[in-house]
Amino acid sequence: MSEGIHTGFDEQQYPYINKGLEGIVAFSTSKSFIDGQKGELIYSGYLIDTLAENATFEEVCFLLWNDRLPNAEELESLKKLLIEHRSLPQPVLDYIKTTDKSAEPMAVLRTAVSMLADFDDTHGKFDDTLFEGQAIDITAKIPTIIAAFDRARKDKDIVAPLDEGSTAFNFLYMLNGEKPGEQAEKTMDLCLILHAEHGMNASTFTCRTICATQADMYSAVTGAIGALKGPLHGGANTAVMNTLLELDKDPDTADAVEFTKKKLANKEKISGFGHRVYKTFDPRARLLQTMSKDLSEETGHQQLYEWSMDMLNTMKSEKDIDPNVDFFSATVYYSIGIEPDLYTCIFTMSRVSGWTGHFMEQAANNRLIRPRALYVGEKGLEWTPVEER
Ligand SMILES: CC(=O)SCCNC(=O)CCNC(=O)[C@H](O)C(C)(C)COP(=O)(O)OP(=O)(O)OC[C@H]1O[C@@H](n2cnc3c(N)ncnc32)[C@H](O)[C@@H]1OP(=O)(O)O
Ligand SMILES: O=C([O-])CC(=O)C(=O)O
Repeated sequence: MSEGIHTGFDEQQYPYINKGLEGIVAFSTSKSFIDGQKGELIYSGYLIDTLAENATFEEVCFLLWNDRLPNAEELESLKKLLIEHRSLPQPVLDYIKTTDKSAEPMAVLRTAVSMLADFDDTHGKFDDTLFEGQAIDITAKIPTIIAAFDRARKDKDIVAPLDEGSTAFNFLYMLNGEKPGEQAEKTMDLCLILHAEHGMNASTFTCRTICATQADMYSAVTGAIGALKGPLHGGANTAVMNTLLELDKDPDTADAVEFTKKKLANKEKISGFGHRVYKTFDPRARLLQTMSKDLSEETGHQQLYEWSMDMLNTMKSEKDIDPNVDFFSATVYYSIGIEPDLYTCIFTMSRVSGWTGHFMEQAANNRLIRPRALYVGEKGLEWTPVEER
């Protein structure tokens, strides 16, 4: 930190300042409802468990963009459009092939999504008749960007998207170069459903703030990707896996209980636990926990699941803190063979549906988002020429 940087204010002296905007209601939305005490999540009227059991990711996209489920014809039409928009413009592919192979996947994704605006027919024009088409374009292309970069950095040929199949199926095909089995597709689709929408989280707030200036949807999604990348938000899933892999370096002596206690004693945060809204088990984490347990057993990664449970029980007994969505998604992705540093990109692949739904909602009832800050600096200083400082 630079010398002299302002690090905060006296919270006793200024009780009206809400650091972190906790509990502030700044928008109305029909996209999702969260009951943080009960551990309940609803997307546009439907309980997350109902959607997990019955929906496909494409149906959830339609739901978040239109506040209702599609009929059969509308769903077919959306799937067709998503397929038609999968291919990347050549300059975006060229960027992916030539960027630094050690770049962070989320950084590459952020840059590539930003570039897409230049090649969209509408150039991201701020016009409510164009928003759904722009949302389809971005949602369709994000999986192609992620898979292309992962292959390019491994010196593998980039696999062109299929002109059939679900988002989940096509993504796994482009990533691995072979068509996935039914179970892998189902697992991926369920993960996409579970991560699609979550109220006024930091990345959605970012998206709405950018939308409120009447900038374009590509800018809003680019900004939201930047917000999701951080380890306090979507980046936590990669951090969880890195923790488990650290334990796995020496499995015979690894002790996840002691590891967790030590971190807590050092006042360190444990990734994958805690939440601003949920004060109980995140309902998405419950669904992911079941998947993680089953998949870990099937793929011989039981030890990772057992360490996860040791961490979970220790966090509960020591701090009464429950896991969030990022905790068990890590082992689910690991069990289906996905590289840990891609996990937040996969979160993005799904959350883009919620972001763009919120963009449309914000644009339909817009006001510039512009809070205030308390000035705590000095005033009236005399100017000192640079050579005299
Ligand atoms: C998709 C998502 O974004 S889900 C969240 C993903 N993020 C993570 O998993 C990162 C780890 N978790 C955290 O950092 C936090 O729980 C957050 C950022 C998610 C929520 O933060 P906030 O609502 O601001 O809570 P805050 O950080 O003030 O924590 C409140 C108290 O709980 C403790 N706490 C919260 N989360 C954790 C954690 N993961 N590990 C240890 N202690 C924690 C804090 O230390 C603090 O304790 P104190 O009052 O004794 O100082
Ligand atoms: O709601 C939040 O603050 C974080 C979260 O769980 C999400 O974005 O899915």
